Amino acid sequence: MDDEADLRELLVITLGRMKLDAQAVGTVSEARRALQENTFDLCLTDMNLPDGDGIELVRHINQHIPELPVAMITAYGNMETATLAMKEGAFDFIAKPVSLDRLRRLVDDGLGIRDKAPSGASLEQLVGEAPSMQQLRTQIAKLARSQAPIYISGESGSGKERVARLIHTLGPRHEKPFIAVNCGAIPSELMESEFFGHRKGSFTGAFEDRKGLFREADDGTLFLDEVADLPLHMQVKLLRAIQEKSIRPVGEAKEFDVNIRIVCATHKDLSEEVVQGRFRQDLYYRLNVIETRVPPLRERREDIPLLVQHIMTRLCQQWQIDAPALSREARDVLQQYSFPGNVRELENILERALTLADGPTIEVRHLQLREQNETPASNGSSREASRPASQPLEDYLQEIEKREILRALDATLWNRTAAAKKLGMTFRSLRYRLKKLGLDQGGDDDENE
Ligand SMILES: Nc1ncnc2c1ncn2[C@@H]1O[C@H](COP(=O)(O)OP(=O)(O)OP(=O)(O)O)[C@@H](O)[C@H]1O
Repeated sequence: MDDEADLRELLVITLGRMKLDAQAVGTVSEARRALQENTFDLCLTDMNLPDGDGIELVRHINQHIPELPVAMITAYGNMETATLAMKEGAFDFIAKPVSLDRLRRLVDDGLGIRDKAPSGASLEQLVGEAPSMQQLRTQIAKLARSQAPIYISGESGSGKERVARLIHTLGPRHEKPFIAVNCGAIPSELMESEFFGHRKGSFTGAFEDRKGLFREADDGTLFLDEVADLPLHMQVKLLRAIQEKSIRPVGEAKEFDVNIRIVCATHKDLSEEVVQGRFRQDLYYRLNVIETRVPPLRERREDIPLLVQHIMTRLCQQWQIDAPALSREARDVLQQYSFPGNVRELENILERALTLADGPTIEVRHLQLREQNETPASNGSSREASRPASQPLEDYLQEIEKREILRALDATLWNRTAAAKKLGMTFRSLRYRLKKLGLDQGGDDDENE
């Protein structure tokens, strides 16, 4: 549907070569009529039409034929229209002059939304029955069909990456790569080459050609985690790559087309970063076409028992052990806890508790919650300092030993030499204790004494 007869004709011929039947019309009202009379698999619309605009048509389709994928043809460089169309439900856009190669990809993507075999992924992988989580699942199902850039906000460990993966695996790109990159973890000077690749010899250390994350994610999804940490010079380059849908590797003269869907996330407040001048506003608008928020765990406490069960089952299967029960007090304490680290923290708590509890029951003391440790008991000593009457001294001491060793290992990222130092013992002595306590994971990775 286009106001320019030439472009319409070109589209019909190209689609015909792709063995697709196409019907072309020149106005919004003709389009509406055609949509009423026939069933289509895909709709392409221009923005400016004699009797209205393409956005109207996108809205109409989204409302009345939501299963029909629709894409917008935009004037070159007009990202506002493209963004608006996607906000209104278009699955993608294509800029004029229409490149035939891009058109083919767009049409393949659009038809794939209906035709691609399901991936077997399921929304149930996002555990949670709180109303906010149910809404999130409904939104994910919708977003999976679109190609629109998505910005996922939410606290650390709340499940942003899990949401991004689901959007990918439930969508038509699920057979293509999902590439996750933590923007805060790449040194600034290497970023351009990490993202866009480089030619061999283009700088010191570039010993061979490198494809770069954008081209690795071609036809798939690129997940930019901690996007607020992108340095400003990379923000400019990312903006360009999104607008042009093409990239140029470092030291390369050619541009390469890329067809990727961008999903990004950060635990920071991105709009605040814009206000503070640390994040470009134009890039913010491109990335944040659709925003979705993952709520922190303390805002959906009803999900804690479900998640505990889900995580315990997974861990016990992994470790091939019978799942211990949680004592009533342990459950209550978890239910009250604030979970600053969200679901990831819950996973860590349960994993540690499984290690600490030898018996069939996980008790409060095995949970080691931060708030508990920070609250000194009234007599001045911490809670963990009193031995439950029913527990033999030997077991109690072993538990403390285990706990302290695990703490030191955690703090040193499991560098056993450093942990031994922290604990004031020799490496050999630590190794002996790890064996004795069943914490030995094999391999003398950091020292050969
Ligand atoms: N609703 C959920 N159901 C099951 N597992 C979950 C859920 N939410 C999060 N998880 C698990 O919790 C852990 C943390 O989730 P994820 O990595 O997605 O969080 P994140 O918000 O991306 O964290 P960060 O901000 O640190 O990157 C992962 O192991 C993930 O699988």
